[in-house]
Amino acid sequence: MNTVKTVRELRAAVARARGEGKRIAFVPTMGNLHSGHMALVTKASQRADFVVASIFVNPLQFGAGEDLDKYPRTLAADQEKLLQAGCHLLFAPSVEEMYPDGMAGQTRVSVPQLSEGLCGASRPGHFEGVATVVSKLFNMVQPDLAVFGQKDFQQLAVIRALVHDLNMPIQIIGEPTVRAEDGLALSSRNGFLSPDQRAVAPVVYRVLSQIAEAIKQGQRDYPALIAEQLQQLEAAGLRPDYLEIRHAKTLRPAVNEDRDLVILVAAFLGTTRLIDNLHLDLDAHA
Ligand SMILES: Nc1ncnc2c1ncn2[C@@H]1O[C@H](COP(=O)(O)OP(=O)(O)OP(=O)(O)O)[C@@H](O)[C@H]1O
Ligand SMILES: CC(C)(CO)[C@@H](O)C(=O)[O-]
Ligand code: BAL
Repeated sequence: MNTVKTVRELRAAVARARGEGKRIAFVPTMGNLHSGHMALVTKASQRADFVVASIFVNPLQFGAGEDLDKYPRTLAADQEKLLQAGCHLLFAPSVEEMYPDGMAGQTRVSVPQLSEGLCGASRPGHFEGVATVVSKLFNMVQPDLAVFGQKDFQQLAVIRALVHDLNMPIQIIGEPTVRAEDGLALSSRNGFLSPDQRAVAPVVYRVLSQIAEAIKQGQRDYPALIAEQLQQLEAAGLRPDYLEIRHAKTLRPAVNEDRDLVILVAAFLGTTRLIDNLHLDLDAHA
């Protein structure tokens, strides 16, 4: 596996693969790779002949006071994992390579509606930063397909809309969330948790599962369900940011008639913000 740091080298390597008639898959990440990322690379290698991954901690998607500076950067270990998972090319650019003219005057891509609410409400500008960097990366790599995790459910919806609305000929694949045995969704930010915090963190997925189970049993008083489970989070020592039941495609608040639901949560454990979600298609369980 080759690692390149410039757009010029990236384009040359991808052009060589294209010249050999290869189908190109792309997996964008922020590094500090775990088994969740590896599932994306494995899916990419099943669907394409040449897998490109990127590692870039994108300052444009972090708000003031967020964890940009302390976000874990572990390039050597990440390279080893990507190699094992069947990645062919790693693009690991610097901030200057991605934003050579600085970020203030950078053209932005914004996806209205889907970017509002949920993580968009508590992280203003976050999805504009994501949509902008993903658009740039897509234009640099020009893949046939790209793989993203369902763990970042709203991000996946934003990216699907972006590709559709801007007529990008890229197939977007969403991969199921990889979890620890106790249910906690794998995330680079889990590394910030103390052992005590890590022990209580699975409550996040338990809360989602309990809501899903109640809905499957016919419970339709969503405000009551949410209030009850918010208490569970607080009792476990978390500070909920949001816990919501939404329509899985549009992300608008769910009404009782909706069958395709997603339950989404964000909660702080100390200073670490954990997110998770559970997709519940009632017709699939009928
Ligand atoms: N547990 C997981 N299962 C499947 N995909 C995942 C998982 N965690 C992250 N991903 C996906 O990996 C890609 C890169 O995400 P990122 O590098 O931000 O990892 P992360 O572990 O989610 O880190 P963070 O702590 O920043 O949320 C995204 O498409 C994301 O949805
Ligand atoms: C898609 C992404 C790599 C864009 O910076 C990031 O938001 C992430 O890791 O999910
Ligand atoms: N995994 C989403 C990227 C972020 O939290 O900034």
